[in-house]
Amino acid sequence: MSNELLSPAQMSEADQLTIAAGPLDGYGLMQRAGEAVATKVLKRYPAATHVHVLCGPGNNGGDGYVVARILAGCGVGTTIWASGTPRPETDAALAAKQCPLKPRPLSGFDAEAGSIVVDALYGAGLSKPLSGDDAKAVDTASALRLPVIAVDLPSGVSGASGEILGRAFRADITVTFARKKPGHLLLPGRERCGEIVLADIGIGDGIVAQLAVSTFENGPDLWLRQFPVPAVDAHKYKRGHVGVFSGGPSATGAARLSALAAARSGAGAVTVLSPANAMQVNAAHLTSIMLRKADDSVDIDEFIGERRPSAFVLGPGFGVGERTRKFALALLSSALPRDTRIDGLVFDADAITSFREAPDVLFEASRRSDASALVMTPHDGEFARLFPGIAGDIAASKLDKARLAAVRANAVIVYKGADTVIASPDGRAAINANGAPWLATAGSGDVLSGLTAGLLAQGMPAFEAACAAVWIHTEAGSLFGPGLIAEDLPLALVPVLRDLVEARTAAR
Ligand SMILES: NC(=O)C1=CN([C@@H]2O[C@H](COP(=O)(O)OP(=O)(O)OC[C@H]3O[C@@H](n4cnc5c(N)ncnc54)[C@H](O)[C@@H]3O)[C@@H](O)[C@H]2O)[C@@H](O)CC1
Ligand SMILES: [K+]
Repeated sequence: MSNELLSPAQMSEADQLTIAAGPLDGYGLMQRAGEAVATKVLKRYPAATHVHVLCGPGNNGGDGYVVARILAGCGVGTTIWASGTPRPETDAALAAKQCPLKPRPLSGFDAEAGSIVVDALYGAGLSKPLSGDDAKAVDTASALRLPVIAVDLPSGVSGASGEILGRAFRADITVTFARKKPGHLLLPGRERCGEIVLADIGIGDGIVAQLAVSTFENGPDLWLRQFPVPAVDAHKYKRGHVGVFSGGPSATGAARLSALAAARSGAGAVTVLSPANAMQVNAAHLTSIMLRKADDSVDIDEFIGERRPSAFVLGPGFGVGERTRKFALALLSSALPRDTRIDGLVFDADAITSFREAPDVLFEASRRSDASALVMTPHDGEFARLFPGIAGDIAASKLDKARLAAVRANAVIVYKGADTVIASPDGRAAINANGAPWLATAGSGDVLSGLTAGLLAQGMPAFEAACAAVWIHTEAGSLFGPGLIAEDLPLALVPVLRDLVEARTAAR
């Protein structure tokens, strides 16, 4: 798999393991890193009049000296601007020595129109905000609108968190090595990377396998094997039955969007569970989706006993308050009839906000629950309501926060946004980067929760179901593009689902 994301510490471990295994040493890895960047520069900017290589004091700068040597050797006009000098006896010092160009001090960095910049100031070793001449170089490159190729990461972007420390380059291309890092996918870092190119520098899959990586880029590689494809003899109830709770008479649309998405995902049956006073409104808008009254926990237990649903969605349009808390706790604690199993619960929106005063009550119930999996899908505001301590931790990245929350809540957390992070209580996490701005529209989250429940109902494990739902949802949004409203989304899922079923069938 090449969808693993390595933290800067893991990347350094991969370097060390590769060096220990031979035949490449640290300098050999640096050569290959520099070659990969120089090749990209030559290919992408064949008409560049001049290349300005900005070299920092560490190994990122070392890569820069290799790039400069190769480009100059190819007859490209090249200038090195150095921020400090590499420590003696390091790979970077050797790379600087092997480079015939005399570096100029970064403080004088200037460039002409038509030239390009190779940013090799800082990569994995960025340890503090960019300042002084480094920050000035960022401003100069930006003011001159020069194309920037970043080595490993745009300097100033944290590889671990995607945060910008002080200032950061806005790269057109970022060439990184072996595997991407979380900072390439998390915002705002992702926006600063431009096109991300992954270069093989000789760190093999076997080396990465030794790192026991638990962070991944979200995509079908991560969950296609568990993606449900109905058997030839599929019966509708074998394909899973999803119950979606509706709000009152003036708030029923969210549940129907969610129900439609659950149905499109392949669940064989979907029932909207409605308060008595909203039955007529719901009935007027439902055709293949079933409708049933659910005013209290007795109604829920009867539904479970009679219809054996496999997943539920609670929250969209449901209202914030005591009734929501009761329903959530009833679902988590319902004494299931023998031979009945609820594969998953999806709590979204109001089901999350309703526990803002007492989140531990929810977390405790989740810990004791028979239901096999709870998935919660908070956006920023909802996340802060349920996990105020974690949300306020300024040292933690979005990835860290989602992971901590998953453990705290004993639930799969889908921490939504343009860089949605999906985290499991077992420590696995995935970052979604096929983001689509078109999804920032009312009701889009309701579709996501229904889609997740639909996949859970078909037996997909919770982490994989949540990852798949997030990816499919964004992919559908991207394919549809401008003009998308949430009503379009259930149908927009179809071509994405078709491709996945074909890929899954082909892989069998
Ligand atoms: N053998 C290896 O370890 C390899 C490393 N590679 C390159 O090496 C990079 C990592 O190298 P390093 O660990 O040396 O780290 P960096 O080169 O990213 O930076 C480390 C140096 O910069 C200083 N520094 C960090 N942030 C600063 C700031 N904001 N202002 C001023 N000084 C700052 C540190 O004190 C340290 O001296 C990778 O990003 C990659 O480009 C590649 O050559 C592949 C092989
Ligand atoms: K860099």
